Amino acid sequence: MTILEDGVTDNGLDPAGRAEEVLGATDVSVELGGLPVLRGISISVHAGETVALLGGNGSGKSTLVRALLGLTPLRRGTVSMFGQPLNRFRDWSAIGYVPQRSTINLTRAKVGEIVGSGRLGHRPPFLPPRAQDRRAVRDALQVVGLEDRINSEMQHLSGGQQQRVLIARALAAEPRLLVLDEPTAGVDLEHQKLLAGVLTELLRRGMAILVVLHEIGPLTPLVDRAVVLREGRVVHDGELPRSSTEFGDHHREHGGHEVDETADPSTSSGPFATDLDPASTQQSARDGGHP
Ligand SMILES: Nc1ncnc2c1ncn2[C@@H]1O[C@H](COP(=O)(O)OP(=O)(O)OP(=O)(O)O)[C@@H](O)[C@H]1O
Repeated sequence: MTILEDGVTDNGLDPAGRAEEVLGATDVSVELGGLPVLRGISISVHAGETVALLGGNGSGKSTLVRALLGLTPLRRGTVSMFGQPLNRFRDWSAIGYVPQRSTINLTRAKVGEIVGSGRLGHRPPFLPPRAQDRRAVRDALQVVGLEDRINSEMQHLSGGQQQRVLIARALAAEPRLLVLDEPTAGVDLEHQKLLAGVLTELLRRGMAILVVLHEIGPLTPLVDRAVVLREGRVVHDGELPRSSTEFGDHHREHGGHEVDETADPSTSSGPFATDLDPASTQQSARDGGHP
């Protein structure tokens, strides 16, 4: 075993045998419009791991994702990517980001151009796409079942198809960390299952995933750990809540247990542990944890 940069070994584990931390945040606070939106959030994602970010509407999930990617300034706290502070991190081609579809307006752009933009971090500047770039675009479109729409304009695709194009763009970049903000919103069950299969394979190859979800659905077996936000704070970091359809504020309205937000989240049994069906207990798709 060889120890490489940052104490990571050639098998992707640190000298203590843990998977490499690809994303880490400590005590992150963000204000928007002068109001606190994130309050002292700490979170980590390791190679080969899927972390689901859950919480009710307005709990701060998208803001946290944007803060972790350096798209929103921090009021306080630190973020590191692949062991480097965010302000020194340069290898952005290692990150794939699928924002919420509703935040993007790409109506006239063609599918092939959008997915091809995922290759920009790999291509030499000012040169046309190489054979390997075109192949990566075709492969990514095939994965999401849209290879026959490569010349279509986005505006002629359904909402679910547009979402799949954005996922293909992130896949074409062949990232080591994939950040997805509600990737299954508006995507039918068949294509959610397809996405789950793709992500499973990418995880097997050591990619890390941070995914914002409203409904867990077919992605359930992929999720190693769930981080639940409420009002900009982490109220749970651990096993996936066993109710796959209700969490966050909606759950609270229906009598779920409050979590003591001053308690250590690592010792919490989770906000949803009391009224859940034991038969649906989570099993990791990849027994044995990290590669
Ligand atoms: N630019 C902004 N200025 C002021 N407040 C904002 C801004 N953007 C978001 N907020 C507020 O920050 C809070 C968190 O928003 P955010 O979009 O991160 O939540 P979310 O958990 O992703 O919600 P959803 O599930 O509805 O997408 C909300 O109360 C929202 O109104």
